[in-house]
Amino acid sequence: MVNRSISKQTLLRLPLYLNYIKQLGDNRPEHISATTIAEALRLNHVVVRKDLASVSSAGKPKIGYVTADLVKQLENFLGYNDVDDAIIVGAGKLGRALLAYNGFQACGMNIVAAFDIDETLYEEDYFGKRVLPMDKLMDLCERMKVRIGIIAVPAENAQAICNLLVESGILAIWNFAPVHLDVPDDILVHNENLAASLALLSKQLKEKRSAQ
Ligand SMILES: NC(=O)c1ccc[n+]([C@@H]2O[C@H](COP(=O)([O-])OP(=O)(O)OC[C@H]3O[C@@H](n4cnc5c(N)ncnc54)[C@H](O)[C@@H]3O)[C@@H](O)[C@H]2O)c1
Repeated sequence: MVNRSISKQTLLRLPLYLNYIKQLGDNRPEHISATTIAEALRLNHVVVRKDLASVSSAGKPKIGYVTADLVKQLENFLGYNDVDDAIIVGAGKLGRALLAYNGFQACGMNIVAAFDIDETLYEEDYFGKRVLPMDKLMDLCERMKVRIGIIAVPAENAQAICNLLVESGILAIWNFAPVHLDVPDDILVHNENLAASLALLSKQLKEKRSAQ
């Protein structure tokens, strides 16, 4: 029986395992073990074994998993096969970079459009996507049943945008603005902060230097 309630840390590692297996391409072995993945990613093999066991019960001692099956199980578990539509609010430097990235679809998210108050952005296509005026947001979300909203506006405008997204039927918010958002209990918010990752990297670098 596979454990469906897993820790956030495990959830964050699963895409790494999937990426690793996928990037093996034609060199992908028929079977793959937790130890192989752990060694390749320089992780603790006990951790990897436990993580994989929470996704699949098909691992065999000394053999590992059928690689193709494990890929499917990881993709299913991560929801990569159920693609949800998303919109971005704020089509500035960050918003357009997110629009440009075509890897989200493979991770279960299809960005259908961006919205912005800057009229100069409405003329062109950006990477095959349109930037639309704000007064079209609610209608599009309701019509297309969009459930994910990405906030990429300046911090001072983020709460107002968040409120509008909630009013438009958005259930999950990926927030890039450096601000705490007040949302109703049933709305999911994930705050993305590159500075936090950088702080971790800097701290590790400092520790490494002082150990030398
Ligand atoms: N989380 C991170 O690691 C990270 C990284 C980069 C940027 N950011 C944040 O992302 C946000 C955007 O950064 P950027 O560099 O793209 O800024 P930017 O100034 O290039 O873009 C902001 C865009 O938002 C639009 N906008 C402003 N108010 C709006 C409103 N009320 N409704 C709709 N659109 C509105 C502007 O017209 C502009 O196009 C900022 O809050 C920034 O701090 C976060």
